[in-house]
Formats: sequence, structure tokens, C-alpha cells
Amino acid sequence: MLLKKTIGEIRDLDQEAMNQAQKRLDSLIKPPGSLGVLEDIVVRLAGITGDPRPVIGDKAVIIMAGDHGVVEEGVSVAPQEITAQMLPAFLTGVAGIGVLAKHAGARVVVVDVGVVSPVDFPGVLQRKVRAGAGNIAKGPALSVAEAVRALEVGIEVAVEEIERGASLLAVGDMGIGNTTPSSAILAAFGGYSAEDVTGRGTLVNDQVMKTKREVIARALAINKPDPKDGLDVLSKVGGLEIAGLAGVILGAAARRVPVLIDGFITTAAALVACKLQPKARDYMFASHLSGEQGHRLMLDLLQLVPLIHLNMRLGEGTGAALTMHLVEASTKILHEMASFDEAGVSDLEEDKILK
Ligand SMILES: Cc1cc2ncn([C@H]3O[C@H](COP(=O)(O)O)[C@@H](O)[C@H]3O)c2cc1C
Ligand SMILES: O=C(O)c1cccnc1
Repeated sequence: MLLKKTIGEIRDLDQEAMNQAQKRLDSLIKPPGSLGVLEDIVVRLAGITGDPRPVIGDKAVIIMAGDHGVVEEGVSVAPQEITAQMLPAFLTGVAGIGVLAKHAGARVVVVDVGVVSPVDFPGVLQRKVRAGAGNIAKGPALSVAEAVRALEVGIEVAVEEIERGASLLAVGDMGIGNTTPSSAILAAFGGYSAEDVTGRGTLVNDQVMKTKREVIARALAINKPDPKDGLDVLSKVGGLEIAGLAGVILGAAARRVPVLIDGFITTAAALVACKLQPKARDYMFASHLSGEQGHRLMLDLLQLVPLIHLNMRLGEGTGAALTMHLVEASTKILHEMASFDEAGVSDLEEDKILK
């Protein structure tokens, strides 16, 4: 099956390409390491792509959309129909991600993997596995077969975009209520309490926060997700777009393409992807630290450091799109800066450099 095959194709980073990129960086006209995280990014890009001088060409933001039965418990400020209503706005460019993806020079790919109502808008990819996930406060979100199918939709879309030329992917989510299953996923993998992982999502008030915490605690108690089993956690307390997003990450890693994760929901998907294949972690960049409580706990589990912290908490891939320029800028350093030799600048005094 596609999922198993994809997981098996994910390799370690190319150490030789990383060594060569590091060597070139160290020869450039600057004090050693002085471009900080930009240097770390380009070294990792070399390892991901296997190219010691990586180039970023086409960029794509892949947004997975799905609904959640748990919305009936009253965990969001937003009515469920907003999920479907936002998808056209992503493609016409008037939603947050439409604007920021255009600014990043990235195309936007919108996938209906599990919206409750039909989404009939030109350009929305119709890959519905099921019309909305089940209410996790009452039982599993998905069957294992549905979770696998949604993961495979993500793999397929990632591969299609890479074959169309994408060399850098960003992932985004849309699904009213999806901070609730994302919190449950974090609690399951990290052994946290509902209290630790529950945030305000679309800015719920204290009363809804209380309900949300209780719902997350109930979802964990009823479903008993097994933290050692990524598919078990995903199918019991996840959702369709979260599965699709985990699939995109795995598909990108299998094709040696870097992927920028976004906020709370896409990072929950990243946790699932890493449980299914720990090597996938090295192919991801954490774009930003979301304002959603619990996001830092997720990034700590993944041992990823966010590139920026702008207190954003929208999702849709907005933080990931915004950092595409940083990833691209890191490659320009390697390609366009001159070495001490090439620029005729005197060498540094090696014996005085901190080792
Ligand atoms: C108009 C609107 C646009 C959005 N775009 C992303 N989200 C974000 O908010 C939702 C998750 O928050 P919660 O769990 O509190 O419902 C997701 O759809 C997420 O993508 C939006 C939410 C709304 C209301
Ligand atoms: O961090 C996010 O991506 C996020 C937070 C709240 C609501 N929607 C998305």
C-alpha cells in the first residue's frame, strides 16, 4: 500500500551534501556562523535534497480541509459551515493564506479531504474520504481504513505538486473545531493533561474553554489512544485534514523535498507523521510559534525550533507561507556570497577563532 511504501522510502539526510554546504559556508566573507539560523537552514536543505548547493524553485502551500463531529459539543466560536465557505476565499486570494501565499510567490492548493457539505468551487481538489470526522467525545474520529486513506490523499497530493515542479512545500489546515483534536493528539503523544494542551482556538471565552477541556479529557478517556501507535492516535482522536497533512509531510520527505509546518494543527499532523516515521522530522522546518497554548509543547516533542514568533494563530498555512522567503534566502547566501579567496578579502586568523 502507498502509505507503507512511502514510509519505507524516507531516508536519513545526506551527510556528505551537508558537509560540503557547511564547508562552503565557512569559506564565505563573514565571521564563522554569523548568519545564524540561515546557515542551519541551508545545511539542512543540502541534507534533505542531497544537493550541496540547494536551489528553491516553485513553491506550493497545500491546505487540507475537513470537518469535525466534536463541534456539536460547543468547542469553537465558529459555526461548522465556515469550513466550506473559506475554501473559495483561499483560491480567490482574499483569505489570510491567499494574501500571504501570493506575497511568498507560492501557489495555493486546496484539498477537500473531509468537509461535511459538498464544496463545488473550481480548483478545489475533490478527495473527500468521508463527510466529516466522528465526534471524538463519543467515539473514534475515523476508522483505521479511513485514516490510512486520508493519509494517502496527502501523499498523493504532495507527489502531484512535486511532479509539477514544487521544490518547497508549506502545509495549512482548515476545519472548524480542529484545535480540539489537535490538543487531544498532543495530550496522547506527550502524556499531557487536557488542562496543559487546551488553548483558545478561534478565541473562545472562559466558559467554552471549560467545555473544551472537559471534551478533550473525555475524548482521551473514551478512546484510549495508544501513544506508541501513530495510526491509533490519528484514527481515534484526529481528523481527516490532520491525516491528509501528515500524508503531505510523509510524501514530501519520501521525495526529499523540504516542508514548512505551520501552527497548532499542522504540528499535530507532524507529530503523527513522526510517529509513523521518525526520520520525517528532519525534512520539516517549524515556521513559527503559534499563539495557541500548547504549540510550544508540540515543537519541543519534535525538537524543532520555530523560525519566527509573531503571535499568529490563524492556521491555513499563513506562518509557513511567511517563512518561505527565509528558506529561500538561506540558499541565496550559499549561491551568491563570495569566499575570502574569490573576493580578495584577507583570511581570518584561524588560531584566534573560538572552537
Ligand atoms: C473565519 C475563520 C477562518 C479561519 N481560518 C483558519 N481558521 C482556524 O480556526 C479553526 C480552528 O479553531 P477552532 O478549533 O477554535 O474552531 C480552523 O479552521 C483553523 O484553520 C479559521 C477560523 C475561522 C472562524
Ligand atoms: O496555530 C494555529 O494554527 C491555529 C490556532 C488557532 C486556531 N487555528 C489555528
